[in-house]
Formats: sequence, structure tokens, C-alpha cells
Amino acid sequence: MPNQEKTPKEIVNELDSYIIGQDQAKKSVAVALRNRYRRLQLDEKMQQDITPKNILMIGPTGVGKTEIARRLATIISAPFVKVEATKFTEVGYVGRDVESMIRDLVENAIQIVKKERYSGVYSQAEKKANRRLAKALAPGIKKEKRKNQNPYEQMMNMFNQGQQPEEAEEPEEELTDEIRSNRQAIFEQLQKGVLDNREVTIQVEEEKGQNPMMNNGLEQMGIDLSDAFSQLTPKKKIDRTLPVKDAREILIQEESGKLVNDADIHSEALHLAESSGIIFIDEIDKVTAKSEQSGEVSREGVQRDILPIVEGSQVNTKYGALQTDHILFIASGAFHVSKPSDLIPELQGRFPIRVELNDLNADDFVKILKEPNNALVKQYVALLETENVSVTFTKEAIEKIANIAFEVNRDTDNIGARRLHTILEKLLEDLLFEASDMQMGEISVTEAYVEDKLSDIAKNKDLSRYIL
Ligand SMILES: Nc1ncnc2c1ncn2[C@@H]1O[C@H](COP(=O)(O)OP(=O)(O)OP(=O)(O)O)[C@@H](O)[C@H]1O
Repeated sequence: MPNQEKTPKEIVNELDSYIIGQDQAKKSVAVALRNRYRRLQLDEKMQQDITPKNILMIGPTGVGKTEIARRLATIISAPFVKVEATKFTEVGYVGRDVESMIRDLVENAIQIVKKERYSGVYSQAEKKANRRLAKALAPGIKKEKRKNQNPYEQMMNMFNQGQQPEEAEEPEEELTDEIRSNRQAIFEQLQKGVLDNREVTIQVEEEKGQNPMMNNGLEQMGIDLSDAFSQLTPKKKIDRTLPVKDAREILIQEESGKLVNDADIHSEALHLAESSGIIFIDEIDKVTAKSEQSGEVSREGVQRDILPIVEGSQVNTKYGALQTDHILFIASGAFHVSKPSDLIPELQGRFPIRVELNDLNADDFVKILKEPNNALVKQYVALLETENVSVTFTKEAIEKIANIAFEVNRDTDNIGARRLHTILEKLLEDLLFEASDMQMGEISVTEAYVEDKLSDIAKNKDLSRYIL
């Protein structure tokens, strides 16, 4: 489960592999996280005396605020959600209520726990899935179901034959020795992954879409009716024909679901969200009285609604009640118009750790393009490699891209590192289009190539507003 024992230095080190600069912000999140862990080690009385300290990140858009918080959560496998303060409305108005952030956090925790539990039963589930695939690929001889058999008789027959109810839904089949040994041989091949591309028809549970009409409003109370109904009605099975490797994935999911206990997952997820959840509240600067436009629904009211959640309260979810005391909240905003002191005093008190994030310059962009583990340039190189096209970027080309990004930010809107995404997409547009037909090739992206593709657009402010 979440690795809370990492020291602040270890955390900062790991953050460094993904985020360039912003050292102060990295340090603050690492310390806040460690303090939460330290507080949990104390006796209850002491724990209550120490109020958890949340973080306020101040900085322009696209400089790494969300990225630091999200990455922090990944490093310690903690549940994480990002919400926008402006999307919430005061209690009593139509819109999302603030408690939905807690319910979203729990959903995220469920996914984390489920993934972990499923991986624990993976080999067992895979074997069961391969058995089902072998059965589908080497079917037995179907026997006609006896007519006029009443349900009681059917149950008794099943019982006598030691069948499970789900097996009983399928028509009975007769197995000859030949089918049996054929099935076993297929099963063994399946285990080795030999038949992965063969087509197979399997019965899968029909996916039920949620009914938004039914849930609207009830969601606010943590009630999901379609979920409740789907528990009551048996799942409908439908036939699907698809390659073995895809069918196996579906069946492994189904079989894993049968091997784990849902109630355990739910309670573990609640505990996980309570003890190590991280909630990132963006645009907090936009819910101050200063940023309000006249005639608008009070935005400050949203702060009043957020307050009890940040202070520690109980929120009901469909998996049970959750106490919010130990959740780490990271609020963020540019604070161009308003100041942190425009937040209601109680909320200011709950976000005592303030960090400012710096604007990014062209040198930062060079590093962002090539250094992080998931650097953009690395992503495109990997994507094109799947087409056997090997792309390299010269040092000068990367500097040129960084400079163009910086200039476009300066001359139009400053969207921080997000500008690199749009610029690279435009730069590599033709290459991405042609790559599939190139059949092996080596391409070097040079400064001249960048100039050729981007300079005209970058020089024209109106054009770059639309394209870059
Ligand atoms: N310092 C950085 N190092 C590496 N990548 C960065 C950095 N800053 C931003 N990025 C990249 O830019 C994108 C946007 O950054 P992020 O989501 O963190 O913005 P933000 O500061 O939270 O802005 P907003 O408040 O508008 O959400 C991300 O894809 C991220 O990878």
C-alpha cells in the first residue's frame, strides 16, 4: 500500500525525474506529506492537537502545479483527484456539491485497491480464463435441455451433479475423450500464449451504462441507483467474437472479480482515501469575493462549503462514511486578481504552507523537452519507433523549439509548458502522417526543419493564437 515512509529527500528526488525546477514547491509537498505520516505515529490526543497543514500553490498556468501533486500521489500510490473550485456551487444551487470531491477520491481509491487485489489473483484468474477459452475453442456436444423440467428439479439436478449456478446457465454438453484431450491440448497452448491471434466467441457480461437521469441529484447524496439495480438484476450475457488475447483480458477481469471480495475492497479503499488521499483544488483564487462578477451566485459561499471538508468532517459515500481529517489538500491558483488574503480567514488558516512557482523560461523549456522520464521528445521518438522510424532531435533544434515556445507565450497568452505540446504537435504533424508509409527510416529534426515548419506561424501573432 502507499509508501508513506519515503523521506522528503527521496520524494523530491523522484519528483525531479519528472518535473523541472520548482524546487520550493517540491520540498513543501514532500514535507507536508511526511508531516502527515509523522502525525499518524502520535497518540490520538496529540494527533488532535496538531492540525494538518495544507498547501497553497501560487503560480501562473502550466508551470507544474498539478503535475507535482499528481506525481506525488503516484510516487506513494495514493488516491488523487483534481477538482476545480469554480465548478462547485453553494449548497442549494444547481451544480456539483463540494462533497463530490470526496466521492471521486474514494472511486479513485477503489481503482487502486482493485488493481492491487486483482494482480494478487492474476495467475489464478488467468488459468481460469484459459480454461474458459479452451472450452470455447473445443466445445462439447450440446445436449438438449430436458423440457418441462420445473425449476426445483433443475436445481436438484445441478446440486446432484455438483454444478455451480453460473455453469448451469450454459447448455449442458457431452464430452468425448477426444474433445477432452483436445481441450487440454488447447489449454496448454493458451497458457503458452500460442493461440493469441485466433478468433474465439465467448460469453461476456453485458456492460450496463449508467443512467445519468436516474442518478442526477442522488449522486449528491452518495447514492448510485443504477449500481443498486445492477446488484439486484442478474447480468445479461452476450456473445462476442474477438482475438484470443483480447478475450483473455476480458475473462481475466471477470474471473478476478469472482476471486476477490468486494466488501474488503470497499473498506480498504475507504481507509486508503482517508489516510493518504490527496485532493488538488485548482482555481481557488477564482472563488474569492474579489474575483466575483456582479450578479453572480456567491463564490465565497463555495469556500464556506469547502471549509468543513478541509477542517475534517464525515462525508457519506456509497461505500460508507469517510472522515476527511487526514486528507492532504493542495489548493492552487494564479492569484493575479485576488490575493491569498482575500480567501475567508478560516480557509487561509487551513492552508498555511504557501509556495510560489516560477514562470518558465526558454532554458526550462529545453530541459522539459528532453529531461523528464516522460519528456515530450522521448514520447514522440517512442511513438514513431513503433513504425520503425527513428527520429533524433539535434541540440539546436530543441533550443529553437524552446525559444519559439517562449516567444509565442510572451507575445500571445502565457500557457507555460503546455505551449510545448501544441508546438511539437504542429512541428511533427507531417512526419506523424507519413511515418506509417515510410518503412524504416531515420530522420533528424534539425534547426532548419523547425524553422521551416514553424517560423512563419510563430512570427504571425494572429496565426499562432490559432495554431500554436
Ligand atoms: N516544471 C515542469 N517540468 C516538467 N513539465 C512541466 C512543468 N511545468 C509544466 N509541465 C508540463 O506542462 C503541462 C501542464 O502543467 P500543469 O498541469 O502542472 O499546469 P498547472 O501549473 O497546474 O496549471 P493550471 O493551474 O492551469 O492547471 C503538464 O503536461 C506538465 O507535464
